Amino acid sequence: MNAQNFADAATESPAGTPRDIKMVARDVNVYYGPKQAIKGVSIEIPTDEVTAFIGPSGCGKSTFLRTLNRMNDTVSGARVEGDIRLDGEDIYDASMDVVQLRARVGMVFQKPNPFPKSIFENVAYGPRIHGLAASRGEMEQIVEQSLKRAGLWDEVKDRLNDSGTALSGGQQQRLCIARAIAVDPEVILMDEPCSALDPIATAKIEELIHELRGRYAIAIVTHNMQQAARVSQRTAFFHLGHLVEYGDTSEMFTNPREQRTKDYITGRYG
Ligand SMILES: Nc1ncnc2c1ncn2[C@@H]1O[C@H](COP(=O)(O)OP(=O)(O)OP(=O)(O)O)[C@@H](O)[C@H]1O
Repeated sequence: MNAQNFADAATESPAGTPRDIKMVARDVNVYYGPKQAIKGVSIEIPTDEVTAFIGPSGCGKSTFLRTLNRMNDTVSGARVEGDIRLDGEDIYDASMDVVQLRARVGMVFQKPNPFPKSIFENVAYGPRIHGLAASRGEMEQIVEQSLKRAGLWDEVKDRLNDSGTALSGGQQQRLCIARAIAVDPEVILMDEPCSALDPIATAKIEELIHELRGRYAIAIVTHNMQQAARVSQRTAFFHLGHLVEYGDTSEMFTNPREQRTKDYITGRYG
């Protein structure tokens, strides 16, 4: 795809109206020591849509996702080059407060990882360290609203003091989503959020992603192409560290532009 086509594909909705863009990455390279895991990736993450990152194992999906909230800073030997902006702000600028950034760009991991604390405390922790509630009443409101948005309130409202780790896997993952929501993020990154869940819990998370769409920009890494087709409006196909193709999900699954994309979605490799 040439640069102009890339720009058109990235910034226009199917109806031809310009997309509202939340994050822009330009020419991003990521290295683990001498090994280059991401090679010159440029992409725009729209505000009101879900973007799926797909591609064979080891192609760099998770590595790239983690550049979007500087999670790679925590990996020794990892180095990121290029330009990544959130609402125009350079997230790798020395003046960027990384704790603040990770509240604005929240993350949900493959394996649900609630803190070994109560359900209430799991959700209240972030708002407390960010000073978002002036009183116990306000904190209770934030916790209730976050659990409601994460589709978990009805299941836990009578046992908010029980441990978060005692919930089922699917409930734990929704608790982690509530925890991300509680600090009022602009973007939610999800790294294979359903891979440890059974089909019913997976369906609930997918339903939830539909409900959260529009309120938060969402980027999700998934191995499951059916899931990408179900939950996303935009899909980015990665291969060997390159972004091979990026466009509307329905178009990519029915009429991929690149042979490598076609081979992947038709199951030739992966
Ligand atoms: N902490 C690390 N140290 C060194 N190399 C790493 C590290 N994390 C990932 N890599 C390498 O970077 C490349 C991209 O890995 P990444 O996990 O981003 O791929 P992925 O597409 O998300 O894979 P998967 O679908 O299997 O999770 C791989 O070759 C991987 O071995």
